[in-house]
Amino acid sequence: MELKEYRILVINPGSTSTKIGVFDNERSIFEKTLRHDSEKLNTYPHIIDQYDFRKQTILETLDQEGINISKLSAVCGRGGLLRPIEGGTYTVNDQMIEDLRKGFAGQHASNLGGIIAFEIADALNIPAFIVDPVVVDEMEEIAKISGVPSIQRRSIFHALNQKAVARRVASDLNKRYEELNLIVTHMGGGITVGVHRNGRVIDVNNGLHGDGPFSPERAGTVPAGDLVSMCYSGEYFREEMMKKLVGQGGLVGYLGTNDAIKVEKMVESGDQKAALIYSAMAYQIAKEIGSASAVLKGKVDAIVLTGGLAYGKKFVKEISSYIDWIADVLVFPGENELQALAEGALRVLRNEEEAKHYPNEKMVSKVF
Ligand SMILES: Nc1ncnc2c1ncn2[C@@H]1O[C@H](COP(=O)(O)OP(=O)(O)OP(=O)(O)O)[C@@H](O)[C@H]1O
Ligand SMILES: CCCC(=O)O
Repeated sequence: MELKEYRILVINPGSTSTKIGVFDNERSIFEKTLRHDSEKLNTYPHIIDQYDFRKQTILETLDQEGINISKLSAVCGRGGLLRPIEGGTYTVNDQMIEDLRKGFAGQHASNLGGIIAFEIADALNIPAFIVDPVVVDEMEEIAKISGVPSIQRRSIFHALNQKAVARRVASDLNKRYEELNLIVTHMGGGITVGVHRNGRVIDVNNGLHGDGPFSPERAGTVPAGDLVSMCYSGEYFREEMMKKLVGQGGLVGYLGTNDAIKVEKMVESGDQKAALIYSAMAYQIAKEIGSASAVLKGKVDAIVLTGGLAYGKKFVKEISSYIDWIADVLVFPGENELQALAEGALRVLRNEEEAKHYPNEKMVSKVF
């Protein structure tokens, strides 16, 4: 039987760019990174205000490339800081749009993904989806306990890429994702280490608001008492403190750049501070992987390293030297988020999976 062909537009808004792709079934026929000038973006007070500008840029690009959007079957965007939900493909609905607009759990460029997907799809009378947004929450109750009753650990991570890479590993190993125990480490601007037990991410560090390893631009876990003292020192505004954690933490804080390629060059030229900081990032990532292996009681089928930093061969070797006794270390540099968005939409269009409804009433999230 001939497979029906679906054409899907996928949209992945990042802090400085919007990545778009057009797929005929699983096959990419067009991909482009639309870079946005920071001066232009800074003219908008809030990320959400960039909506119209980004949407128009996408439509103009498709038009220039001769892609007729009336032939699309669906539009799929990277979803944002929504209410906690389980992984999967979700139909964009009014409640989701409202939460994305107001930034239910904060402001993030990916909040624009679902909104733009919806607006384009609505005008064409076709479905709009989001897949595995950053708030996918499959964490066990025990993992949410922080130590301060009014603070709950939260699941905010690179769910889209982590799940896509995990499925790819499963297929390479001729197993189902649900049969495997994996530790998936996404190492990009932010770094998240996910404990994937039988197809669910039962524990993960919050990669946005401070826990886990430090990253190219984020602080990760810092000594809490010292942080409180800094907050009340009278020297900093709230926004300045937040920036120390996200944006100006990690490599940016110590070395003035979020570019690991530049840091590698500094190390090669004999810069000892750069060598120490870069090694410390590898060390912290390895420690997080070690604690993830404890969550799995040592039953780990593979450790997976992915994201931009995974291109750094020496960096990967350094991390591996701490943890390769736990399980095989598989390396998938970069991210495959556009493909993952297209495949998530396809699973629903082909009725292999039912689109999930947002918000998902099955989610139980207790705060004690
Ligand atoms: N060939 C390379 N060798 C070493 N590091 C690299 C290489 N290519 C990219 N990187 C580094 O990877 C980091 C960016 O990773 P990535 O592109 O996955 O992040 P992002 O998409 O901006 O953020 P996130 O993945 O957190 O959403 C940067 O520090 C960049 O310098
Ligand atoms: C951790 C969520 C994705 C990001 O790094 O912004």
